[in-house]
Amino acid sequence: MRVCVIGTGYVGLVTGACLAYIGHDVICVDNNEEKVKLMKSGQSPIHEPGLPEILTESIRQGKIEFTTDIATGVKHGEVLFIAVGTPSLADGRSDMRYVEAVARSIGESLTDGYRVIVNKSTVPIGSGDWVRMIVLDGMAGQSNDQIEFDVVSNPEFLREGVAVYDTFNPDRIVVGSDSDRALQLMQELYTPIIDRSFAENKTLAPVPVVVTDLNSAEMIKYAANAFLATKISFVNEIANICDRVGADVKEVARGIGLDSRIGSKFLQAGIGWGGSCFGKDVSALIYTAADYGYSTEILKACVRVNELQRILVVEKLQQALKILKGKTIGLLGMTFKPDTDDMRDAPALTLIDQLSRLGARVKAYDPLVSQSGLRQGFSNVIVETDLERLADGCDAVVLVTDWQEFLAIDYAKMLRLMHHPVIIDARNFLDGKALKALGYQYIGIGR
Ligand SMILES: NC(=O)c1ccc[n+]([C@@H]2O[C@H](COP(=O)([O-])OP(=O)(O)OC[C@H]3O[C@@H](n4cnc5c(N)ncnc54)[C@H](O)[C@@H]3O)[C@@H](O)[C@H]2O)c1
Ligand SMILES: O=c1ccn([C@@H]2O[C@H](COP(=O)(O)OP(=O)(O)O[C@H]3O[C@H](CO)[C@@H](O)[C@H](O)[C@H]3O)[C@@H](O)[C@H]2O)c(=O)[nH]1
Repeated sequence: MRVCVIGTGYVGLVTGACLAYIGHDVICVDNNEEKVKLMKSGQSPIHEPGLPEILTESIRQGKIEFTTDIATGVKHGEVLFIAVGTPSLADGRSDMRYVEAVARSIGESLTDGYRVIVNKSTVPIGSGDWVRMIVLDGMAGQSNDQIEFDVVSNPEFLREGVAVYDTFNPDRIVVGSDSDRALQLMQELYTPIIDRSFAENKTLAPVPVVVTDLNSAEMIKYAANAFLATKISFVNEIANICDRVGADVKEVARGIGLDSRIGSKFLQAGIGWGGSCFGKDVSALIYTAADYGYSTEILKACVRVNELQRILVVEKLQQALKILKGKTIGLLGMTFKPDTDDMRDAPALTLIDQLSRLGARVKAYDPLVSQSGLRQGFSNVIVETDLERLADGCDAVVLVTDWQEFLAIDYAKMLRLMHHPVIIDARNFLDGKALKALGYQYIGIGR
């Protein structure tokens, strides 16, 4: 099938590349010229394991092209994905200006035939009908009887760092629409994924497809993220009780996670959740509920617990070192999770901000973040290029991101370079016993 994906970020580029890889003819559109230039040369502008390989192969097969010209993409695609960002506004609502601009441009570019316009971006409930209206608005002045389209909600559930795997091995595909014609095209589009042709385990049952109305599909996306974020805030709250009563939250998580009604995933206590989605999507859901006169008590608590969890790490540093003014703190990891270069709403940013406010000197090391990669104006952290430079003179080190390679650090050598032997394991990731044996004051979360 002919597909157009508009917006080539973590979602759009992975979606476009994976659809090309399974045989569709894809044009990806982005208004960022630098990105398009890079992708045309076969390079990925984002770090996502497996993406460069499928991108190279799809380009080699002539299955994927890149352009800044939306009209070219719209003319090409039977299915048009909108995959631009929907970041939070200051009050928590979603900023829909990028979706609006794209929907209008689609309307202006439609010339003939039938199109399925797919909301892949996470958009507030009711956006399907709103997008339909904007597209019609964009079409104003055209002779419309040659043009037909339907709007479909097809929310995305991929996780950064494993986005390609998740795209080929989804737990479910959700499609919201009231048009049989659109649903049939969506079914055809995803058949190679539904039938597990590209799955890691090809013997699994077909991927469940949830066909529903537009509003429910949009709500499913928010409810999924809100539930996952709440599960993490819940286990963090349990960790904080563990800290006080002398229990180990890792043991507790194992013990409750074996109950199949609870499940063992997303029970890792630590510094709390970050990233581009949980914070913005939970806020947007809180805002939507308020718009309809409902106050979301659990969701507000989920956000509050997460804010406190980040501060808790600063409090643990204060307990260990007393005055932080003039102390040097080293951060192991900066991205919001491992295997990504994404720093959006990363807990490390809160730590840098809080610690520097308290007069500490903050250094950091991350396998994928450089000083020049930090957003402008973020000058109160020194990004070191290696671990020795990070450890040198530190009064404490905080493990912020659970990068696999941090398990292999020579912690004895690190200790010799440090000023004080304090290590805060903000992900409960390291071997506390071994570190204590080396002479560290090891401090985890809820253990
Ligand atoms: N990042 C994730 O893990 C994830 C997972 C599921 C859903 N989502 C949702 O998917 C959407 C996209 O998220 P993302 O992380 O990929 O965003 P992103 O910021 O990484 O990418 C958005 C892209 O859209 C481009 N763009 C903006 N306006 C444009 C326009 N008018 N025309 C063409 N291109 C334009 C930008 O240049 C950018 O490359 C969001 O709604 C997000 O909530 C994200
Ligand atoms: O037990 C856990 C699991 C995760 N995290 C943290 O939670 C955040 C989010 O992690 P994860 O969900 O793996 O990453 P994302 O890439 O943000 O993916 C989430 O957000 C996406 C965007 O909406 C959705 O598509 C995914 O389904 C959803 O998992 C990260 O900071 C993790 O460190 C924990 O603290 N404890």
